[in-house]
Amino acid sequence: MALCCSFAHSFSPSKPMAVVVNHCFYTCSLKSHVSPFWNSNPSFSSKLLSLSIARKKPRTLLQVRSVAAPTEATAGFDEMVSGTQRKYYMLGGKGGVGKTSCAASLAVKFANNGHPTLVVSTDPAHSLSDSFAQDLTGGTLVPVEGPYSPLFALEINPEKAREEFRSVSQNNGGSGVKDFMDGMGLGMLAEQLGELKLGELLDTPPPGLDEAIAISKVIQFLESQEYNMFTRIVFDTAPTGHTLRLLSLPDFLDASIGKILKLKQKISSATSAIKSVFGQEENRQNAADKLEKLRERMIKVRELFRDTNSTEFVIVTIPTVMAISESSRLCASLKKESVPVNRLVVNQILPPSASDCKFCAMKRKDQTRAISMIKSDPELSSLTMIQAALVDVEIRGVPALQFLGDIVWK
Ligand SMILES: Nc1ncnc2c1ncn2[C@@H]1O[C@H](COP(=O)(O)OP(=O)(O)OP(=O)(O)O)[C@@H](O)[C@H]1O
Repeated sequence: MALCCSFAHSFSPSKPMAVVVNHCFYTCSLKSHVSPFWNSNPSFSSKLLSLSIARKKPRTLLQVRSVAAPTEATAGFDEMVSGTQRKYYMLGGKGGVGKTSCAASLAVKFANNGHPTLVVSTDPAHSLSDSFAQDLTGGTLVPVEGPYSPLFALEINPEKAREEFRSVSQNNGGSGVKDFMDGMGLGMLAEQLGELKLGELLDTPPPGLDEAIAISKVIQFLESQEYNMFTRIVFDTAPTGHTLRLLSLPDFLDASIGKILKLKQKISSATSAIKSVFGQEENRQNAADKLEKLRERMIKVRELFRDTNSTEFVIVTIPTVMAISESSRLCASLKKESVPVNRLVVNQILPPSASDCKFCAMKRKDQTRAISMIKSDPELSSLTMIQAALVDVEIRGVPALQFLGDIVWK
């Protein structure tokens, strides 16, 4: 049986294709596979082209018809977009389910609806650049071309930052570390940890350090003038495990800071030689004050992420048993951490088709079963479910993200 794959921009609707990649569908006519969309939209690429031309006119964009499966969302995009006070949306879930695509499309949609928007990736394996088809690396704000209102992207690379930090500390025997840490918004921490040879510590980084660097950036922009303009901030988070560590980080740092202070006290009272390294009692008190300030900043972030008025965590999943089981665990952890979570995006649902393709019929049945699992899941059933169709083209670039945004965020 030949394999076919639905890349609308690269071949005609009725032509099967012989490219072997994972997630390809067994032979079925593309025309019937995507029939509701395809029949009324002869060319997806021409649709993208018209979106591209119209992208400075958001009102026109909103009128474009989409291929979305019926949505069950009750509190929809109107509620997300209303108000000019700053709101944070964190999108998370299992790897590969479409977190980045959904986060980027939400950011584009906010920007097209008048909100100066920032989209931040805290996933060490960034794909924001790929999603926007634009180089967003570098750890600074990068403007995204296209949307009606300003849209900026920021990719934070905690692992790279840790590597840079390690090489700075090794090359300079510790000097320069503070400058670097200052740049990461962790200056105070560097000062206090300098004596504890952080460079060595980084050879065996404690769990949560990468997230510490990511969250320190978050603190930086919360306090900086440069970021004041943004009324919507969308986070494309790392897969589930990282996200939970990020959320519990303030507690982790709190505990770590406590341990460091205790360690200092212990050592300095044990030997006078080390006492001279750590400084006099007055200095120690100063250090304790600074660390206490850092702890307070972390508490501020923790509170912000739990503020139902400003923050929402949106779980993204796909209709498979494995993804839904993980989403259920994530939801339970978020609720335990008191992080507001109201919406569940079920992405990549096979659209209906008139074809008799057995593979698609089986897949659809499987997906329907998985969706019914959500409805009876004790954690997920209370969330507003947003169903988003699997589209027949890779979501890359602002016009494609606008297209996806109109499917998902209604
Ligand atoms: N609704 C959809 N229809 C078709 N393709 C989609 C859809 N949503 C996402 N994709 C595609 O699926 C792939 C993975 O999406 P994406 O990178 O957004 O997932 P992710 O959850 O952020 O992945 P990772 O965990 O690796 O960061 C991409 O190629 C994207 O274009």
